[in-house]
Amino acid sequence: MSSPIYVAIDTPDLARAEELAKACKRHAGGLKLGLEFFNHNGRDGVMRVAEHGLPIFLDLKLHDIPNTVAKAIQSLNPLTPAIMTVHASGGRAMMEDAKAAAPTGTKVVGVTVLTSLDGDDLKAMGMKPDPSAAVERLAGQAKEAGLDGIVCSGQEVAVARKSWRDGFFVVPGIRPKSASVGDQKRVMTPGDALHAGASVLVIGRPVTGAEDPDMALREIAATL
Ligand SMILES: O=C(O)c1cc(=O)[nH]c(=O)n1[C@@H]1O[C@H](COP(=O)(O)O)[C@@H](O)[C@H]1O
Repeated sequence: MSSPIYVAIDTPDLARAEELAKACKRHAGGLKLGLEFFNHNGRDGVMRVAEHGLPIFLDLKLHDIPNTVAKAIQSLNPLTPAIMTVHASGGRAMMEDAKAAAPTGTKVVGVTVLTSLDGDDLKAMGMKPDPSAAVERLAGQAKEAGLDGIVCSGQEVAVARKSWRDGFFVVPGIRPKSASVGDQKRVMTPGDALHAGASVLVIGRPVTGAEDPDMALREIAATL
């Protein structure tokens, strides 16, 4: 069975991204490329990393009016990523059009509440200080819109999966026990997040910041 771990290759440096792709190739299930990489290297860069053979999660977190998001997705279709992201707070119509615009085999998932936010942050934005309730509400909208699943923290995934049994749950904010949390606020260990119902674990710095990323991946995999 392939690994549930997607390694977040967060770097603008194509050579470094390829080095990480090679290092992670045997023990990761896929690679995630986000805005930091894409803004610097564009579609050609994504294709170069994809040549290393792992499925690509292209995480651009699109958030705009439905027409703009749909056209942006169509522009990326030649890349046929395994997974793409839009912000669920862009609304149901936007999510419907995003899914309709994506290639058949691409999973489109809705980012609910960023794992870097906690209740106090939500309150400061004028929302109820309860990330779980917000995730549940946005997950319901994503499901109704026909998306494949959502992005949420490990702390919400069990509840969200209860009402979306066959949903695809992408879980970042993953930290092995000894790892530094950094800018993440809603975190969970890899084993706990998988046990709670994650389909995919997104792990960046605990792997890419290690002296030996492949060893770090294997150590994490051993805890699953
Ligand atoms: O969509 C994501 O992947 C994402 C959503 C979210 O709520 N939180 C989050 O951290 N991510 C991404 O997951 C990765 C986490 O990286 P590390 O904190 O280094 O493990 C980054 O590439 C983030 O962009």
